Amino acid sequence: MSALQIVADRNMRGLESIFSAYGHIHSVEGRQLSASDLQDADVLLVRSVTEVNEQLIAGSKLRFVGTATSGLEHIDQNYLKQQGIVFAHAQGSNANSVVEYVLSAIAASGDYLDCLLQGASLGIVGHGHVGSALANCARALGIKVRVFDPWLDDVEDASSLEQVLDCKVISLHAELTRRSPWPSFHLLDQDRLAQIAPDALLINASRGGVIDNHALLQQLLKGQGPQCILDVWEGEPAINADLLAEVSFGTAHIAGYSLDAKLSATRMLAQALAQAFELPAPALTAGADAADILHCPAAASEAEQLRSLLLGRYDISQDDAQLRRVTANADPQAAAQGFDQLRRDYRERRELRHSLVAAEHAPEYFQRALGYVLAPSDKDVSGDSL
Ligand SMILES: NC(=O)C1=CN([C@@H]2O[C@H](COP(=O)(O)OP(=O)(O)OC[C@H]3O[C@@H](n4cnc5c(N)ncnc54)[C@H](O)[C@@H]3O)[C@@H](O)[C@H]2O)C=CC1
Ligand SMILES: O=C(O)C(=O)[C@H](O)COP(=O)(O)O
Repeated sequence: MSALQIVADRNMRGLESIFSAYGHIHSVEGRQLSASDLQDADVLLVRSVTEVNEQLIAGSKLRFVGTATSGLEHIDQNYLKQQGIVFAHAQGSNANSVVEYVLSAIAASGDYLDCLLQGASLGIVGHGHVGSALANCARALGIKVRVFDPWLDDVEDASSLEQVLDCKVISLHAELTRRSPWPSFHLLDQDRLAQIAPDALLINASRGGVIDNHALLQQLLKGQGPQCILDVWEGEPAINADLLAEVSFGTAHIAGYSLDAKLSATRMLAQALAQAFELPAPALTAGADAADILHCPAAASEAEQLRSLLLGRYDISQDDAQLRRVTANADPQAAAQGFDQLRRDYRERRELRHSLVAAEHAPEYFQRALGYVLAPSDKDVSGDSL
């Protein structure tokens, strides 16, 4: 078979190292990708910023489309099916990255982590890859969980939306859909937002449109809470500066942006491509070195110990400060460019899961919940060498 012509978003991590074995790669800016880029393409690889529909791909000879994302609302899957184009996604690749973002965000917000560990409930909307991973991790930390996902049967801790909105911390992980009978678009509208207690913490790392951003801003401007952490915004990359000013942490849609997650997404697409074209599978480990060891000293309480572990690996205040910096005093166009630039140039953030952690004082259930590997303590190492 002759080499495949692969058109890909240039912001896909590991693109060259993982895909060059399969053909010629033409990398392009995802937001600017147009039909003229696809004239000779067999394969198209995108991220969430490229709408893949009839307008983009009609008349092309594409045989495979892959998106390195979990959210799929930018893909017209019916059209791809009609055209006989194989479609692949990367659902699950970034679930743990989002889980760690959410837990760290909670840990960085006043005493919410302490409240959860002392019996307050975590409400989760959406029980897909991210929502279920968050629920499992929270339960393993001893946190009470309530879950709302009306599309699914047999969800552990299934609750009504009202019960979830009554929780101390609420985290949104629904896909963005307008499908009846349970659309998630503007699921949190003015009325639903008003049901949330003023002292609750609301986190959105799903899609901006799951919350009516205008209604949220009006409520926050009235000083009626809740405390908010937004990773996703209506109208990205042009975000509402007034809303950013009202939230406690705001980030540039990077919850799923750990290096581990990005490489895993690229590998998942390569595996699907190899299967579709009957080519050799990609190397499963291609991509990253092991993360640096995380040193986590003993702390006064379990909550403090957990906070220090979570923030030691990922501190949301850094991403929040960068978003405020690139948008401060910027005209809307420059602010939108700044938002995209933060995403494009995102640092190599590593996950706690699978990384070596020197935290001999942390309770064992932290390790089981978060999936890190306990590094041998200095004591063990010196003992071994005797
Ligand atoms: N901020 C970020 O960096 C990231 C954002 N995402 C977003 O988070 C979403 C969830 O990710 P995954 O769990 O991997 O997707 P998924 O497709 O596995 O799960 C989505 C879940 O949402 C549920 N859902 C749909 N409508 C709902 C409604 N009205 N109320 C409650 N639940 C509803 C579905 O039944 C499904 O279980 C993605 O669709 C994507 O938009 C995902 C990864 C990273
Ligand atoms: O997987 C998703 O869905 C996401 O939102 C990811 O963070 C992907 O973001 P993009 O880099 O594709 O915009």
